[in-house]
Amino acid sequence: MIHDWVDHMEDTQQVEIEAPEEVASMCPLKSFRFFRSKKVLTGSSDIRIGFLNRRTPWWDGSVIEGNDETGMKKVRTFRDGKLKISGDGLLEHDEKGIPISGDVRNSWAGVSAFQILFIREHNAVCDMLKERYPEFDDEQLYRRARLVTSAVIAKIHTIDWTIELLKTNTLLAGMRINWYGIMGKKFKDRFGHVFGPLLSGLVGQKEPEDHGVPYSLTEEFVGVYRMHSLLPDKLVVRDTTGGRVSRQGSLQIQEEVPMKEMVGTKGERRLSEIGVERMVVSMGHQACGALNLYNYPVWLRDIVPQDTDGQDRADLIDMPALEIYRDRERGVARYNEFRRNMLMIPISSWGDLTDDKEVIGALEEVYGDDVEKLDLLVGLHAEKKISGFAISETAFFIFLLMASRRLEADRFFTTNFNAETYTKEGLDWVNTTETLKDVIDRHFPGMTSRWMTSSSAFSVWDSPPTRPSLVPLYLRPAT
Ligand code: HEM
Repeated sequence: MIHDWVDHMEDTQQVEIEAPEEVASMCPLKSFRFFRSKKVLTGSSDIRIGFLNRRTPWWDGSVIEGNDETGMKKVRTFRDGKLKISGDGLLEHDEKGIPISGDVRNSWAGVSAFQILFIREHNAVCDMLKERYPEFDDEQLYRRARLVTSAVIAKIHTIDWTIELLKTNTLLAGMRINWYGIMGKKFKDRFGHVFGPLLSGLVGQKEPEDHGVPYSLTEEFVGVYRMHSLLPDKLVVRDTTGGRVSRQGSLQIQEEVPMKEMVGTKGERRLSEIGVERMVVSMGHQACGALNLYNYPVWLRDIVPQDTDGQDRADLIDMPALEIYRDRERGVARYNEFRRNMLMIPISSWGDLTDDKEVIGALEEVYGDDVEKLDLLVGLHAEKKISGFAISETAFFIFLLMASRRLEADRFFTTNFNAETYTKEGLDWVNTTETLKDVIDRHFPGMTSRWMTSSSAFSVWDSPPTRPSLVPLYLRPAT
């Protein structure tokens, strides 16, 4: 999603961060150079300085479809509306080994696997539409397939991924209400979008709603999406040749590949050895990292960043240090101020943030007893979590606000979410695709029935399915 939504433009001027002497011996890079974020005048008297995004912030599938004219042309075959994919089912690559895809910067093989899956989805939509509308030319097929695929991505993110990330009854109800409304899917399928957003959901409203502020993804949103701690240290590659189903136990481990080998062009070569099927099954069997302090991947402390065209840069960076710098540079409020801005109660001592004595000791060492200095990223990772939540409550408010805004501000999810724009069959495609599992089943038949016991493809695949509840969703306890 980050590859779909946001990447700040940079200035031409480089700056350098140097580790203070007392900690330098613990830093893989004693100093590193990088480009400042590009500042622009907003023209507003409230907030004078702003920053520009080089990806489109809309939920428009730009991660596979491209962000601009050149990028969009590069990924198209210009035949039957389809996008490029290589004969062996992987992404195509240019002569430098850089993938041909909607977004290639700072990527890794896991993102490529998802890009492959959704390129297949786009192309499958083209096949379906061509059969139904033989008179459609390449452009007509392409435009509709792009809309349908983007809507499938947005829907999966809303009603499958987010509820796995925030695994509570309240969120399950909330996210489904965002898409389908309080009356639910059956009602909406039957009667369409009637009686406003509460009853029928944000998707399909008559008009976009931007609450008087032009749509953008805010700096606060970028701040809370800094989730590099989700990344593991190694990718655990599973052996999918043995024919053992996951119900009989976890799949054998074949290899553990350090994540550094899975990024950039090296990662692309690794992916072609592993193969996309084994990659998807392996990722399915591996839990992501927790968004806690002391869990930031060490391998990100000296990584090679890339230019916008996916080429490696000469200067390595220390990601966690740079992330703190970025939030400060862009004027994102520190943790306590951020909470006040969200009308949340600020902390007055470290004990309000966490019970973990080790963490409190470390915070005191860095910030003394000045809780106002606490950086947002550190606070989000240190905060005790609500049971079932992978992210902090502070991050959650921004998450929820922007999740709704992405849908309700976009004409393709409101005014134009109709058969005239998507075609009837395109709209049916979106309406009948509910989960990532549905998309995997379409393009890798037999994969989930063989390897997945969990209910959602975003759970660890060999975990037990969610037990069905006889209690209707809205009557379940508000966990
Ligand atoms: C192997 C995987 C990943 C690599 C190599 C990677 C690398 C990077 C790099 C080099 C940057 C730019 C840093 C800068 O100049 O400020 C960045 C930005 C960012 N990344 Fe990652 N990242 C990865 C995965 C993730 C994941 C899993 C998430 C969240 C779920 C994430 C969220 C972000 C965000 C929010 C930004 C800031 C974007 C901006 O400032 O415009 N990244 N990442």
